[in-house]
Amino acid sequence: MASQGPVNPSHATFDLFVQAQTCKDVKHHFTQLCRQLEIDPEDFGSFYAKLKERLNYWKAKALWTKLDKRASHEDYQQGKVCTKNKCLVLGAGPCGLRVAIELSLLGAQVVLLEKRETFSRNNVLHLWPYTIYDLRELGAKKFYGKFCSGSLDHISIRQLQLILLKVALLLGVEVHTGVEFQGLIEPSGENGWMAKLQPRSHPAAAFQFDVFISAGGGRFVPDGFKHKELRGKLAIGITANFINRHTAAETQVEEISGVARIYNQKFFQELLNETGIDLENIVYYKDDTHYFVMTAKKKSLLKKGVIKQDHNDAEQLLAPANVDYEALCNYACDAADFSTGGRLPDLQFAQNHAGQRDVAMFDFTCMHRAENASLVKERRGKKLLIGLVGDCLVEPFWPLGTGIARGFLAAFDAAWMVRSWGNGVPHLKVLAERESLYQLLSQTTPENTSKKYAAYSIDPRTRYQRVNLSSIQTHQVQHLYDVEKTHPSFKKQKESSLHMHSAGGSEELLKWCQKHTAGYKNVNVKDFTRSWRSGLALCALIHHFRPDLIDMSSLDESNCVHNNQLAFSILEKELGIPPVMSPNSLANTDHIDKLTMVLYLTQIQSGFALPKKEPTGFQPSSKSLSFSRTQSAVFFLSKLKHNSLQRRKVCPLSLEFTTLASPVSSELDPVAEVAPEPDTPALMTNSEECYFCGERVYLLERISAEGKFFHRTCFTCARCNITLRLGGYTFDQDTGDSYVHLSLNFNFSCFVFLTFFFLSMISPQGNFTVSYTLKSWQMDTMLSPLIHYALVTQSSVASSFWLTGSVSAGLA
Ligand SMILES: NC(=O)C1=CN([C@@H]2O[C@H](COP(=O)(O)OP(=O)(O)OC[C@H]3O[C@@H](n4cnc5c(N)ncnc54)[C@H](OP(=O)(O)O)[C@@H]3O)[C@@H](O)[C@H]2O)C=CC1
Repeated sequence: MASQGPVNPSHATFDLFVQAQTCKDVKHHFTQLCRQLEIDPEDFGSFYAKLKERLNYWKAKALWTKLDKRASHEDYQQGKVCTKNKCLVLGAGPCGLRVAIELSLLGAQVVLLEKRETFSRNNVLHLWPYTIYDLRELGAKKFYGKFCSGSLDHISIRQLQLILLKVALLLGVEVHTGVEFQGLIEPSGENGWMAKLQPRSHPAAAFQFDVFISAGGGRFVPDGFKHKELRGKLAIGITANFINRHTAAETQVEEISGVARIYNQKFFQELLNETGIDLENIVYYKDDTHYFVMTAKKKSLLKKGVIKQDHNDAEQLLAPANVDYEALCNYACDAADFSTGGRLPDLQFAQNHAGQRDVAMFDFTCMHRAENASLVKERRGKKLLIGLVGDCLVEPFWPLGTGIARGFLAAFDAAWMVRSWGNGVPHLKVLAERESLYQLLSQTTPENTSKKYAAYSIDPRTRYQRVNLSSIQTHQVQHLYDVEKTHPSFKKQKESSLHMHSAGGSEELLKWCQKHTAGYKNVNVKDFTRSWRSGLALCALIHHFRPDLIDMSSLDESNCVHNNQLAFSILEKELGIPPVMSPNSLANTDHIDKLTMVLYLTQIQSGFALPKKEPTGFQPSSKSLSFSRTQSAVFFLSKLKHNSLQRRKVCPLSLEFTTLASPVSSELDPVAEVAPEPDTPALMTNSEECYFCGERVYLLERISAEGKFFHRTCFTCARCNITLRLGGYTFDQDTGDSYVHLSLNFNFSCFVFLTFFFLSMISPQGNFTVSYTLKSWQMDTMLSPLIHYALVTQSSVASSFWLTGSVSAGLA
């Protein structure tokens, strides 16, 4: 019987478009389809509607139903939020395409640039459940029938790009491949922001935009952004792709969703014994290819001749000239063969974009993340909102499979930012919200994000379980607003930062206080100390800005403690600014600390400087309209935390501690995970209560350690009760997280260290293990030097005793 293909040419073209397996074919069939249906793809505003109307084909209808459902979400306000916005997206990786889709659903004109002509990445990405749901709802199954069938939770980058490219095109995104973005061109004459492109004559070079989203991948840092390095223990990743012929034998081979040394020592020992290959972990996924990713140990790579010369510097170590490509292919092939029990009959490498065997070795020792996720530039009165997404924002550690899930979360967050921009939210507020969300990103796991996948949208509150859109305040993102020096707002910005940081600033602050308390009875602000004692000046400030909150006529100048208490409570409740001292101290202390008052008043000034009302269309929850209770604590603590992490960066040992102390949810070896993100705020629970006595602790009298606040006097050793010094304590997990002091154990620590040192001298290959049964607090205290030493020589030993909590003994 003759096949019953579609008779309508546009239907046939649509089928070809849906099935196309290369970027070139997708674009070709799309152009063809537009021609046949006589729709201009550049007519982005009505493109999708016209397509639906003119392509009356049952196969297409199922797809329209899905896309219509997504487009009807209230966040997009019927595609009208961003109709005035023009967005340039850089990079057609999964994250660039995903954000482009969202921006077009918001009604913006979206132009996407990609320097590659082809989608050639075989590597397979792990998908969190929400990403699977998200992609299904975009019609992934229609484009790729095998998408996450059964229990599969992964997809090759190439297939993912193809799916997203098709959706993006259907929604009116203008996609240009083979064009390189070389920088921004500032507005001049009548022109707004434009891009410098290669080739220069490319039509997209004429595109003027007010939003620029960079999804340019790992090491691409757009002008104005800074990347931080996260340096961990040396971790060498190897990826390899083998041809999948989809035979019955291949189908039966089980995937390895992640096996790590710590969970299956036997497997890795056998691998080492039989092949000389020494790995920390390995993953095997089946997709278009047989994909393997593994973390290999340097020693075995040297032994097997993959790395020619040893170097301490990871860059030198993995430089192409120092890698034997043939040996690398054999190494990857043997590891793949062993881990699949030799059941993949003919392991033949797939080809990469350069036509070579698809095997690669990477350095995960140092990964990058951007210091901030957003910026606003303003030149000649024209503002440009810039956002980062994907690897460009945070480089993931691939074997942990967080990349695409966090990549999509950031894409949604970026779209939410553009939505606020389109809604006319003031630029500093847009930036502050984006940076508040960015703080959450690196902590996200499938467990701590919402399980209501159907409710996921670009609104962060549908995805993150605990979200505070104003954890970063506008005055904290002033530096992310880059305006030309002659512009009046630059002067204002400068003044305000001077005001914040210089001695002259306190004069400005004083003037501000005087101005806004002038005329109030019994209030005469002359300084930052005595003038505030009665509490009336504080109450007057509040009354000036929010007369509804305080009744000045009911206050009595002599009732200082009451007045202070009232002002403190209102400021805390309404602006989220916790008091810096007790009402009694302010009323009765002989010497009021000037700096503390400057700090407190600066926060009050910033709090009142924020707009009271949200522009139309922007409807954050009532929670996000006011400051969070712990906002100021966040500010302080994140600084403390940041400083301590800066120190960790210098000391790889501490970095290792942090990593191992907080196990990741992945099945993979936590030793390979990077350190917690430097800007991650510490847990803020009860930050205003003393951890030990439960009483309120004010800024002046408090100290903090391990993310907890307490009175100086309460910080005593749980064993001998002596007062502890910061840096001279350790944490005793066994006795309910109490603190104990360090010095008791110093001698024993030296003893352990020397034993280890001695054993390593007589067995330089490290074929020994050492046994002391230690409590975890003792390990914290005593084994630091030992671990430091072991990390340099014996990484696996170090990692295993952290995880088991004891070390076993003797020479092997
Ligand atoms: N090989 C692998 O396995 C890789 C996996 N990933 C994974 O993909 C996911 C998301 O990646 P994503 O953030 O979208 O980044 P991607 O690296 O997938 O995509 C970025 C794209 O932008 C292109 N690009 C970079 N600079 C420019 C420029 N100046 N002009 C035009 N195009 C440019 C890149 O080309 P080019 O690459 O040629 O620079 C690349 O095609 C993550 O999960 C990540 O882990 C990402 C990268 C590699």
